[in-house]
Amino acid sequence: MIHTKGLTRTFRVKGETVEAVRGVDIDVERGELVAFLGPNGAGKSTSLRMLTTLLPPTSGTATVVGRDVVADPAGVRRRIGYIGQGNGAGHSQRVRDELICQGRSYGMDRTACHARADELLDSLDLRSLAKRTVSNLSGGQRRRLDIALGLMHHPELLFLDEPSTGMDPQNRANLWEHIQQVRENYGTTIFLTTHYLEEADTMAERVMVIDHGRVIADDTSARLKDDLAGDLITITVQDGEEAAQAAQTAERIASPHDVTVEGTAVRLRVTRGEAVLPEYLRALDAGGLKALTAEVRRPTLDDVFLALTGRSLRESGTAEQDGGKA
Ligand SMILES: Nc1ncnc2c1ncn2[C@@H]1O[C@H](COP(=O)(O)OP(=O)(O)OP(=O)(O)O)[C@@H](O)[C@H]1O
Repeated sequence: MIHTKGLTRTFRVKGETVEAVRGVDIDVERGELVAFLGPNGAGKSTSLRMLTTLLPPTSGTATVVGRDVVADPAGVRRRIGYIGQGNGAGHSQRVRDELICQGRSYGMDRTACHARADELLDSLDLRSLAKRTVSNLSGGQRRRLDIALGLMHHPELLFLDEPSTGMDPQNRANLWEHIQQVRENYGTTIFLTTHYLEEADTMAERVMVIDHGRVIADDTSARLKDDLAGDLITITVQDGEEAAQAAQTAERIASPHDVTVEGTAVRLRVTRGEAVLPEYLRALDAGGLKALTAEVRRPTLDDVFLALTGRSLRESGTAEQDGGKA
């Protein structure tokens, strides 16, 4: 569905070269739902704009639904749906008419447009809003209409740029239900960008992480977490001296990815934390150290990003899990 090789885009800004996307290789197969995740300025939108033919690459190649983005941009556009950021505000058309207009602009005949509009009104829960003026819709309703508009011409592949940014958690959950349903009903391949770690984690089956214009990780969320981050064990002890000893014990028994001491707390990253923790507690006990508290936490995608880059995605200017765009 999407195949890129060395996809690159640079910009000249005030005599300086900005390397927005640096040699990205992407392979997405039919039916996949992929989340493209990264901090502000990582290169997500630029990549998406190249894949949707809105921006020519500086170098490299990209084939989207079997068509080359440079040699056959019209062929790509006919086969994809693209839902960009933000709403085109101020539409005075009614919802159903807007859908029909969109279909007509893709060359669909009148009958096909009416049938498709009705089908999408039902599947995106817009039926009761069919006669409403677009400019009067709520943010969540408008986003569902955007998706319906993007699907009018039966695209095999749908690109969504930050589909849920700025929505409250309830509307986001609702939007996701609809995205999943689109996938089930139409088998559409979906490639979306998001800032929301939690969302990428739970909703997408595959996560591609981009940073400074390069893809730095690409796998299922579960595998990324197991392979790159590991479980986080935190114990607390009486004082700093004991914490230093407890850290040494950890290094000895658990072959952790890393051990840190902060005040009376010792943190270590390990694979299979639930098995390591009892062993660690026994080793501490044998050394005359008593843990006051102990916990194991499964890693998050932010831990993965931290392991890969030494930075937190949130500190890199990314929105909080349930907040708005930073
Ligand atoms: N038209 C442009 N002219 C100059 N620089 C640009 C242009 N578009 C993007 N950039 C730069 O390219 C880099 C990547 O930007 P891009 O918008 O692709 O990032 P992003 O990951 O989508 O970020 P965000 O999450 O903030 O939307 C940034 O440094 C940005 O400033």
